[in-house]
Amino acid sequence: MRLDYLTIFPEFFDVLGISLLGKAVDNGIVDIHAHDLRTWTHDRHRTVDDTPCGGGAGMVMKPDPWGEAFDDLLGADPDPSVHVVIPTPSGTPFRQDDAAQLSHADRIVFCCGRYEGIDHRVIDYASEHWSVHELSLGDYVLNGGEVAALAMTEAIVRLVPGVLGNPESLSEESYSQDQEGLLEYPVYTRPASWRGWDVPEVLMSGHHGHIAQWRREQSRELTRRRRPDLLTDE
Ligand SMILES: Nc1nc2cc(Br)ccc2s1
Repeated sequence: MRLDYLTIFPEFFDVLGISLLGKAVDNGIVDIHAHDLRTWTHDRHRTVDDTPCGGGAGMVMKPDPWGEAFDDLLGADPDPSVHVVIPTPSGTPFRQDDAAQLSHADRIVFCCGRYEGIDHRVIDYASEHWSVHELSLGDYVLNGGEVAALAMTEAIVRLVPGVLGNPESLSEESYSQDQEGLLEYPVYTRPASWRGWDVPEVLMSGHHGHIAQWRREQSRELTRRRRPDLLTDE
C-alpha cells in the first residue's frame, strides 16, 4: 500500500515513522510519501491561497498547485483504484467500515486542506479521475486536514494484514463486525484487587461461557448508554 500526503506541513507526517506504522514501513507493507504542496507553486512567495470568490472571511486554497501535484503524482489517466481522501468538516463521517474498505486499497492520496478549504473544482477534477472520499472525523473543526489524515491513516493501516502483531485482537474491538458493531466491553488485568476495586468475579472464574456472556452484556449496556444509535435491534 502506497500512501501520499499533500500538505503545506509535510513534517506533520514524520510521526508515521514511529511504532507500528514505522514497522509496517520498515517491512515494506506500507510506503509513505509526504509532499509539500508549495513544491507546485511558481511565485516568489510560494502562494497556495487566495481570497474567496463571492466574498467572506478567510482564504481558499488555489486549485493550480493541487492540479499540478496530481499531474506529477498520479498522471492524467483515470484510475478508480486510486483513492483520494479529503478530510473536511463537511465530509461524511469516517467510520470503521470506511477504514476496513480503504485498508484494501493499493494507493491512497490524502489531500490536507487548510484555511477555509480547497477550491471545490479540485474535488470535481479529482472525482472525474479517481475514487474521491470527502470524510470527516467528527462534529468539530480542526485547523487543517493533517491531524484527521493521521487518525484515518492509523485506523486504516492497522487493518492491513501483517501490520498488527496479533490480528485476533481486531475482532474484539469496538465497532468490529465480531462485536456486532457494539462498543468494547471493559477490560481488566492483574492485580485482582487494586485500591479497593476488584476485578469482576466472573472474569476470575475460568468459565469461558459465563465470561463471554458477561462481555456481551457489558458491550450492549455500554452501547445502550453511550451510543444508542449503534443499536440496530432497539
Ligand atoms: N474536522 C476537520 N476540520 C478540518 C478543517 C480543515 Br481547514 C481541513 C480539514 C478538516 S477535517
